[in-house]
Amino acid sequence: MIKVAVMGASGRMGKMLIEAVEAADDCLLHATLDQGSDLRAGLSGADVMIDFTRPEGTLAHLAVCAELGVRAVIGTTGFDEAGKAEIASFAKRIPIVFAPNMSVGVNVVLKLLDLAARAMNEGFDIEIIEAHHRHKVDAPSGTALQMGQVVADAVGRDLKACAVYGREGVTGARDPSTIGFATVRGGDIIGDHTVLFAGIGERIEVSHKASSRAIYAQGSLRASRFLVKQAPGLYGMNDVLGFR
Ligand SMILES: NC(=O)C1=CN([C@@H]2O[C@H](COP(=O)(O)OP(=O)(O)OC[C@H]3O[C@@H](n4cnc5c(N)ncnc54)[C@H](OP(=O)(O)O)[C@@H]3O)[C@@H](O)[C@H]2O)C=CC1
Ligand SMILES: O=C(O)C1=N[C@H](C(=O)O)C[C@H](O)C1
Repeated sequence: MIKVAVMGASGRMGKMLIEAVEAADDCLLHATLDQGSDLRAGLSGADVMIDFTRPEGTLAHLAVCAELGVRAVIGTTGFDEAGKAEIASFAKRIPIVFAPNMSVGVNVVLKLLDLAARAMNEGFDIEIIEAHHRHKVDAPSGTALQMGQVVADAVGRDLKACAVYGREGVTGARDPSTIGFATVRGGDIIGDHTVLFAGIGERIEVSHKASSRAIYAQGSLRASRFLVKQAPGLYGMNDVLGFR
């Protein structure tokens, strides 16, 4: 049995994860932790921590995991570069899966995007549109940013230099080397992502739409099963799913 500690237990993903762990034959709910819980007591003896919280919380939780030798599945988004570097540094001590989207579908879409972007390197404008519920605090979503990174790598562009995060006023004509991002927030949208390749006379849209958070919880359990067999290191869902 894989002993799982769930962080952010009262959050939207926390609740979904508790349900998924309890329903899984090969997992045991070792602890559920919220803000103010005793981290050392909760994480001690766990095989895997699953964390969907906020960057500052995740980094504090990882410090305790690294101390106790607990593996970590990190679904939290919104890290800055320093936060990502800290995660990479913890991964020298414990195995970590860090992915902005744990669903199988989105990770298949990332492979499709690599193929599509290589084929549409010229003559197509690339725009990434994402929509989420009214409570989401970070933008663009971690998934949209990862899609942007995959597409930028495929066409040989530097995402930091070519990303345009929203437009307003007299923006001038579109620079063909840019990758645009547009964010929608409202209601209970779980997570929609579309990458648009807009050419002259045709356009292609590659989309993923989530209709249940269970897909993220199931992906996190797959990541946990993967992690218990790994040496320390930083892994993605492509490693978990064998897509490398
Ligand atoms: N990788 C993936 O597949 C997915 C990633 N996500 C990401 O997961 C994260 C959580 O999303 P969601 O469940 O909707 O968010 P919620 O706001 O519903 O839940 C967040 C949880 O984290 C807790 N929390 C907030 N701040 C801290 C902190 N500093 N330290 C410890 N715990 C904290 C909250 O506690 P309290 O209630 O006390 O504030 C709450 O329990 C987001 O970053 C989201 O983007 C979401 C879905 C899928
Ligand atoms: O906050 C959410 O809800 C989600 N966040 C992740 C992201 O930022 O990409 C994944 C999913 O889209 C849901």
